[in-house]
Amino acid sequence: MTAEIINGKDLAQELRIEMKEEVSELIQNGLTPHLTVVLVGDNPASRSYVKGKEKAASEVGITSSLVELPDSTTEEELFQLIQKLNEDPGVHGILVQLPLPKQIREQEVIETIAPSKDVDGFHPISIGRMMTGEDTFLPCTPYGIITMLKSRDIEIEGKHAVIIGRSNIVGKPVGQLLLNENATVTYCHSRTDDLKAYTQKADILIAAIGRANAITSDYIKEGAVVIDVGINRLDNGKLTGDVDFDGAIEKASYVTPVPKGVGPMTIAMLLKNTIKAAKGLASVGK
Ligand SMILES: Nc1nc(=O)c2c([nH]1)NC[C@@H]1CN(c3ccc(C(=O)N[C@@H](CCC(=O)O)C(=O)O)cc3)C=[N+]21
Repeated sequence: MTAEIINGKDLAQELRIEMKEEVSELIQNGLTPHLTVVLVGDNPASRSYVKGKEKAASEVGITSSLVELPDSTTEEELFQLIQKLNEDPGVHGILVQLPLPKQIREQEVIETIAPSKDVDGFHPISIGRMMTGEDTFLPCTPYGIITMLKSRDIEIEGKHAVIIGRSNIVGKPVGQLLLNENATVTYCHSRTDDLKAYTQKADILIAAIGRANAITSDYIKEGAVVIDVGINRLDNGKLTGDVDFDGAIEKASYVTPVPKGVGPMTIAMLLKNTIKAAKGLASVGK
């Protein structure tokens, strides 16, 4: 079998065209969605992601601002900034770029963001609402993955989805969203004994490990849908995923590439969430 490639870059582009329409209507009604991104410290990878987010936002008519803070920022200073943004009616979405410098507790920061502005979907209130299937901000990478599957009418209901990785931002929530779509979900991780025994049974395989090309074709069931969430920078500067793409393409029915796969979809979903925040739609304050 030769897999079809789900190009996230092209799909994200299509979604941005749709969103641009919607945003221009909002603007005509006097509402310009605004995203504020907070970047603490000087991590070059973070800086490049943030640039991508600003560019995508401006493409759809969402305004954005970037608050840059030094590496030495204290937790208290960051809390105060977030509280100010929480109270600012001109700011609809707040994104604090992760990872944060080690003197700052990430979970405390996430919990300081008003749930009504939590466009990352990382606040415990957002996570709880996702678990119970309520309307809320969905975390962008898992939301992007589900959108990619739906774009190709890939059946999720009744399928066995195997997730490799259990991070709070990808592995855990993508399993929850697949469960919400009636998949049977198995979580694997670094301590899983005999990983291959699980992945070979996956109809939908989600690789979010963080190790370049770790998932070779022998991990993949014939005809499986393989979603590669890895972003690994090689010594030669090239970006590669967690999946050995050339091997996967021979065996899977669908694969997502890296780059041009899940990454651009993550940003597109951030824009969707920002529009939702501007419209005040997530069930907040109830
Ligand atoms: N609060 C927070 N929210 C995030 O959503 C968040 C974060 N922190 N910290 C870092 C990760 C990483 N992330 C990416 C988004 C897009 C691409 C992306 O578009 N990648 C391009 C390639 C870009 C390149 O060439 O460097 C692609 O895969 O084709 C990658 C990575 C969002 N993150």
